Amino acid sequence: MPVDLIVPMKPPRLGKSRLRGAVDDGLHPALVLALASDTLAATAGVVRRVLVVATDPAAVAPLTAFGAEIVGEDGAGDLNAALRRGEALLRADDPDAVVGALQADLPALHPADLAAAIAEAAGRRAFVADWEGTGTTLLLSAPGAALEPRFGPGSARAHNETGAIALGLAAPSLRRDVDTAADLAHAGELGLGKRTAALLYEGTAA
Ligand SMILES: Nc1nc2c(ncn2[C@@H]2O[C@H](COP(=O)(O)OP(=O)(O)OP(=O)(O)O)[C@@H](O)[C@H]2O)c(=O)[nH]1
Ligand SMILES: C=C(OP(=O)(O)O)C(=O)O
Repeated sequence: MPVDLIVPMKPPRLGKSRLRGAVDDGLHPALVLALASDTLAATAGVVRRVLVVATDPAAVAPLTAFGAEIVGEDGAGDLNAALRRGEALLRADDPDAVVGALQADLPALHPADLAAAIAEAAGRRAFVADWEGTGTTLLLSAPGAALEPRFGPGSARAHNETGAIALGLAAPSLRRDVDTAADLAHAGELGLGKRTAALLYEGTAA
């Protein structure tokens, strides 16, 4: 069953504000792009398509190097509206696919954890809660059915209350989203992808 993913992105210079200060201020946009790059790199071979829905497509253009397609959010104006725009575009091409929303801040993501989550969902609308259990890192639709994204504070509960199955697999690399410097340190213990590692440890883009 093919899976197409939507990855939402604010402009890197504005996004991940809670992470600001983890690196020199001038490197903040590069860090946000590195987190997204490592996330996208781990989707290769696991899903069919990745569509980045961006507030500013030009600002995330480097993500095409990881196989992502990029579209603007077309006035969507908020995260869930941006995800619904991506869903509509993917559905227009394949009405029967499983569509998912993946967060762009999973720099330790391992393809096997993503594949295992998709396997456990087995065609049901399902989600992976973040490490703390309150947020959501991945939401999957049933084939051909609505995604119904409810991202934002307390999204794990909101997804559960709208009937999505909470996936029980361990998948530490898929649960470790990076919102703060402490999260980034924890992702480092799990094993960072090479772009984030290069930025943090060498101050360069990989
Ligand atoms: N396209 C699009 N993406 C969004 C929008 N709002 C949030 N996102 C993205 O969705 C993901 C989760 O959003 P948030 O948890 O609000 O993250 P954030 O705003 O970057 O982080 P903080 O500033 O630290 O709260 C991030 O990758 C954001 O870039 C939006 O209005 N449009
Ligand atoms: C928007 C969310 O993510 P975060 O704020 O953790 O980036 C969420 O978990 O729904």
